[in-house]
Amino acid sequence: MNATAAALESATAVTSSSTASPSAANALPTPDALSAAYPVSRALSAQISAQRAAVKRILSGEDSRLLVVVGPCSVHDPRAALEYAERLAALADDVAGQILPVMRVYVEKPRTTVGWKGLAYDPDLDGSGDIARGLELSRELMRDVAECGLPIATELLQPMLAPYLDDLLSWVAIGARTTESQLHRELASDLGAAVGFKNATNGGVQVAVDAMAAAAHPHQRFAMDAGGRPVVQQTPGNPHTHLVLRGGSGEPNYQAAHVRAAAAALESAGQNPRLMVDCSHANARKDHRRQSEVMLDVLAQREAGNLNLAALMLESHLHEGKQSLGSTLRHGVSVTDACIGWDTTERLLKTAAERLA
Ligand SMILES: O=C[C@H](O)[C@H](O)COP(=O)(O)O
Ligand SMILES: C=C(OP(=O)(O)O)C(=O)O
Repeated sequence: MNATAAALESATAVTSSSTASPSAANALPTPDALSAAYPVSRALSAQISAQRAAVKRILSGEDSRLLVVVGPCSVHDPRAALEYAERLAALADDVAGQILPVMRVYVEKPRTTVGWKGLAYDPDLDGSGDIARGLELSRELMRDVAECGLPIATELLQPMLAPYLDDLLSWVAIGARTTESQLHRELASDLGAAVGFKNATNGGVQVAVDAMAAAAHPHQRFAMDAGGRPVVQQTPGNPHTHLVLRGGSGEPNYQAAHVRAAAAALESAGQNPRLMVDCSHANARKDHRRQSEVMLDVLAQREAGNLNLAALMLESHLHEGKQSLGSTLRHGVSVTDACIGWDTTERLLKTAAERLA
């Protein structure tokens, strides 16, 4: 038995012997066991600390580069995600003077009603819900992407999942469907990475401004420790949060007037006015081809002097568009929201770097 299998088997044995023991079929490893199976080396941990600090410097205005969170809407095929990471790592070197790219490695998907919930929940894409395997694949993939030299971004949705992955993350999203949730604000208040709170799906920005205040505060929260025990956790509070404008109710909110209004709301609440524009979702009216238009508009606003526009998000995969689960899957095409393809992504990031130079 190899070290990974042994670590995970002993973790399952611990979980199964507890009083309310789950059957072996549905036991999950503890965060400690998963980290022991997929450890982060000292060098990688130092890289991630430096990348977290770099992200925070951009968001606080100490570094005038543009932060770009870019990558697939969701990861369903780790092999395609790694191929994407290798391309992005090479491009990151080319644009490093002007842009800090952070790769979206999204393993959880919030759904409007029902649908595939991501690699961590259903790695076989067939509803079988092998979460134990999903956690393993998610941690292994994030570690591999970090080993390519890239900082990692993800949305944290299930608070219990965070301790399995949070040491690998340089930027975290709290999504439009959960920004108003106290549990997610408490989770954000415990994270070492910067956190972007998205405006609500109806376009409301104030919930995200409130979320920033709540996350900056220390909390006592229900949590699971690294050994898998339920604990009362005292969080330190996270001062490194910001707003993400993603549009709402089908209407964009990235234009200059929206950005000015959002920055004013942040300033009057005593919060960081530097923000991110998500070029996808309602800002692109759910049409991936419009992401370029949004990005070019934001670059023009920056050129006109609005340095509150510190960051962008793009949904991008190896190939353009999306496909349905159940069909024969094409390599490198999203199975959730439609994405721009790699060629467009490369062109957009190079254009942005030239314009920002
Ligand atoms: O980014 C992804 C989706 O917009 C989000 O997860 C909601 O997806 P759904 O409306 O298809 O469920
Ligand atoms: C689900 C996402 O976004 P939102 O929360 O803005 O819908 C996402 O970025 O994948």
